[in-house]
Amino acid sequence: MPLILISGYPSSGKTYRSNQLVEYFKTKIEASSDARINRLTVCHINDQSLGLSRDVYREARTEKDARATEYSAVKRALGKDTIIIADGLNYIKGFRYQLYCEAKAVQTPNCVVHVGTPIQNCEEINARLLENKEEDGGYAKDLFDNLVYRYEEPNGMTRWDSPLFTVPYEDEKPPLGDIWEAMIGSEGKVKIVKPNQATVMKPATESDYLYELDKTSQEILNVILDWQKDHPGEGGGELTVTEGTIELPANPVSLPQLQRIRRQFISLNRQHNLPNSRIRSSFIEYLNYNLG
Ligand SMILES: Nc1ncnc2c1ncn2[C@@H]1O[C@H](COP(=O)(O)OP(=O)(O)OP(=O)(O)O)[C@@H](O)[C@H]1O
Repeated sequence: MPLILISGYPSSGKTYRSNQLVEYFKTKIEASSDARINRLTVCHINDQSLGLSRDVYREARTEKDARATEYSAVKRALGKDTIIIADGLNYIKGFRYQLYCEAKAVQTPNCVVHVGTPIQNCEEINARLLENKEEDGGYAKDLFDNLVYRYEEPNGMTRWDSPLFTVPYEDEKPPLGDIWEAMIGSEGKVKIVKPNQATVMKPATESDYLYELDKTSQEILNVILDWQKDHPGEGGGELTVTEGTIELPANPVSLPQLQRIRRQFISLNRQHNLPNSRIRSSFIEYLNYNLG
């Protein structure tokens, strides 16, 4: 059921904001007289609840395992009567995209809450947490800097990061009412539906879907490659194709780079039947985001 993905720098207050959301959502559920809302519970998932230490972010392998653990926990909860608050760094746009696909696959609303604490405040909080051994928190300085460097800020213009709610550090609370409205709906207009056979999208087993995914993305790659061949030395620009505009960067994009983006797109979408009419525009959107 609804997925609220929290994202922010290390020590930015993600758990602090998540707790405010949990409290508000629990109160709203209890106060509701609508049976569809009453049966909901709130599921707060974070590294601590999953038994993951902050040091997992030191190495690619341990971080990958940690992400897989979070992914499975969210996926399991998506099938239940829960409002999921996925409280983590969630700093890789590809990872947010994957979770967005999972939410779409069960036709449940999703949003991203960006804890917009400026780096300087995060540094101060982090240093305080490291000093104060009583509080369980804080990253070693080199790890903190590295995670800030790698952070891919959510972009509300993309499907997978929208709707996007950004919470400034000085705000007392996140926009709780707006988030509730986006996830659950307003009185008398409840959005949530229980996933069932009618609403869960079928896994894409049809070979023609995979064929379409493969063919359409390859066609778009060919258009880019042909354009680059015909315009050697020309900087980037906007390349208009059927159903969209590709924004090419100033330097030519290499075939391996394009193929890598294409492979990622296919692997992210193979389990989820995008309507065939959406494949082209979705791939263009994905390309622009990755080339931008
Ligand atoms: N906006 C805020 N107002 C007051 N205190 C805050 C705010 N944001 C964070 N804090 C405080 O900063 C500390 C760290 O916050 P928190 O644990 O929520 O960070 P986090 O982003 O979840 O950290 P991690 O990256 O380790 O998961 C806590 O003591 C919390 O109370």
